Amino acid sequence: MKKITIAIDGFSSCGKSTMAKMLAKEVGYIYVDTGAMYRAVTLFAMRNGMIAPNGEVNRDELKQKMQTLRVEFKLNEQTGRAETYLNGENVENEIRGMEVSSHVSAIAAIDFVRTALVEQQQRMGRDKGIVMDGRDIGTVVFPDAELKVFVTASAEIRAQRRFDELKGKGVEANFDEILNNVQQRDYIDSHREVSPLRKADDAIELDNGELTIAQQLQWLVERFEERVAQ
Ligand SMILES: Nc1ncnc2c1ncn2[C@@H]1O[C@H](COP(=O)(O)OP(=O)(O)OP(=O)(O)O)[C@@H](O)[C@H]1O
Ligand SMILES: Nc1ccn([C@@H]2O[C@H](COP(=O)(O)O)[C@@H](O)[C@H]2O)c(=O)n1
Repeated sequence: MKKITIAIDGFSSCGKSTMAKMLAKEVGYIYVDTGAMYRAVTLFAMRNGMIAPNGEVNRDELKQKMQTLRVEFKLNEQTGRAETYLNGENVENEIRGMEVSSHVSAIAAIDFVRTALVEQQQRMGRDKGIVMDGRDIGTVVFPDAELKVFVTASAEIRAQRRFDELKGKGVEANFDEILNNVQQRDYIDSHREVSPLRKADDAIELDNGELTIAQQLQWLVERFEERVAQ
């Protein structure tokens, strides 16, 4: 069967990675979570004092240090899931916290950060057979992807899902803080100058606000089967 490239973009916490991961597993493709890469760069900047208390980023210092920064994914044999490594250290849990979430969109708006990560993402997808999720996959990273999906749901539904997820993990969570973060990231991601979040003209839009996880997977598998048959 021919291998294709699948780009899944959309707003924060709408279920992109859930869909992408499940499809990749179902069809035996590689899955790449590009948000994790921007989060790892953000953690690096935070740890190295490059983000001031007012949120301002020391771009010159980050630019200088970008070459020393290595973001990789490694399979956790126990969970069967890929985890994010920053310069050899497993940072999978740390990059998901609210502190990284509150700075990541500012870091992701920086041109040289995007150039470096997009190059790496394009290398990962060179041989196709990949499902990649993010904000600019269908527009910038793989504009020729055979299947592009743009996922939406209301900010309240998305925040509620994230809130439920954190509660389920026993993590202290505040709904209003999560909603505020989701809305803020959507705004910055959609309004930045470089590669703003937008639906590619040839992407299929999916509002999954009323869908279950099983229903959205079924929808995606059907779209995949249509594309590989073409
Ligand atoms: N259709 C759905 N119904 C209910 N919950 C869902 C659905 N799809 C995903 N979820 C849940 O919503 C939460 C966010 O999903 P996920 O992490 O896949 O979103 P995302 O778009 O990749 O987020 P981010 O942009 O922050 O990386 C998770 O807890 C996931 O299990
Ligand atoms: N292709 C991408 C992916 C992500 N971003 C930025 O990273 C943030 C975190 O992404 P999550 O998918 O983990 O929520 C996101 O809010 C964007 O600012 C990006 O710019 N491009």
